[in-house]
Amino acid sequence: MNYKCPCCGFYTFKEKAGGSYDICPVCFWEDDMIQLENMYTENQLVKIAKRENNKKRNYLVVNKIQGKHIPVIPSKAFAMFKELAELLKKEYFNERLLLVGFAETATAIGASVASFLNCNYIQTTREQVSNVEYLFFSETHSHATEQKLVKDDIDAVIDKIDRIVFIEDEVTTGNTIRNIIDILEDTYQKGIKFSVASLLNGMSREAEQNYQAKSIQMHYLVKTNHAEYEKKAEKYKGDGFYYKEEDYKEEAFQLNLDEWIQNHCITCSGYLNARRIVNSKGYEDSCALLWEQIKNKLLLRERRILVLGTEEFMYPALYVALQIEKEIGCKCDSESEVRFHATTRSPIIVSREQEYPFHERYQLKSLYDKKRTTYLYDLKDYERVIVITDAPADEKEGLYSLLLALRKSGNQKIDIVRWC
Ligand SMILES: O=P(O)(O)OC[C@H]1O[C@H](OP(=O)(O)OP(=O)(O)O)[C@H](O)[C@@H]1O
Repeated sequence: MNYKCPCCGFYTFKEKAGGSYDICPVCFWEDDMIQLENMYTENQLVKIAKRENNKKRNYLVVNKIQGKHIPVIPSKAFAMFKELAELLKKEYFNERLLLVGFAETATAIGASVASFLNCNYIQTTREQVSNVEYLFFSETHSHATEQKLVKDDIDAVIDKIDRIVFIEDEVTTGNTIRNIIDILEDTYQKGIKFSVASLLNGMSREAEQNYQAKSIQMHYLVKTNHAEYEKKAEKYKGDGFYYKEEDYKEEAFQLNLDEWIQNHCITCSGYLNARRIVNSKGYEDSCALLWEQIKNKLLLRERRILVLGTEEFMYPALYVALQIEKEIGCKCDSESEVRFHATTRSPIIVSREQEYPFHERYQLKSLYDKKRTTYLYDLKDYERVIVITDAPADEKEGLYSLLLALRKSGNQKIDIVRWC
């Protein structure tokens, strides 16, 4: 009889995991007691969803704690990001690091890890940044393949750092990061050291060997086994609830949208844009200032509060959600009422099967570009919803659709916080 690997869930161990130092032949996890006591597991973190009309990769790896597609408890997300930061702290305590977080899902992870390590941080972006040159690279499997990094900022720090660490929610083939590394090496022609730190790593042994051959170091919390993901995604029926803008008409009749926005929108100062390099301490200080303003202006008395980020703008909203959670004093899952997630460009099917991660999908116009479609999944009704965004104020249609979707899902008390 074989025993389950606590990391990937396959029955690969001859004895029950408990410090044997045996290595799992599927995910290469080593049975070490210290790891066992502190570890996150694939079963605990991962759910598989199905991407809509994506022939290159039909599945999406959804992390249940991270805070992007699924509403999460903010402190749990931060605790997991801290674990990732600890791995890097041990390894690179005497190096000067630049951390790069990948848009859109990994931007809050990247900023949090940078904050724990107190180093410089920049995120990749799919938005426009004025008056800069970019390094373009491609995320070929994705719903939005074009990615960019502000070149002017990399130029400014490239001679002052020892290593670039790419922060990801998950690495599947490792190709996206290889693309940007190739571009950085071509552009700067110098011996930059590279590492990748991700919550999840599903690279094959061959892909890992390619990284090792290029001396790209890999760090992760959980090794994932993608062997069954494609099949698993395929079997979901896609029979969930899909709401489109025409379904929000009833809510639209009840509201004068412009007047509503005027009355429910606050503007906060001190904005820092992490699409440009930021010092993580300065970024955190600016988020703290954002929280102070929100606290003073909104006078929060509710216990069931949702904080929403928008697309690749996530860390400041997650930071504020954490402060609200602390303020309310939520200590454990059953009491905690504060949740965080974000609008996303990812088109994912929704399905009624209970184990499937998404059951309802609200289609929206993007707050950044009304021609772009975005989504919110599994909206519940809360006592209060706080949307925090750095989207331009003149792009109103996205905000209208978000507001109407929130009302459709039973939310009445909604605040919009613009950070600029
Ligand atoms: O190792 P690779 O094969 O290159 O794949 C990894 C990428 O795939 C996922 O992005 P996803 O397409 O889910 O969307 P996102 O980039 O908007 O987060 C993930 O966030 C990584 O960025």
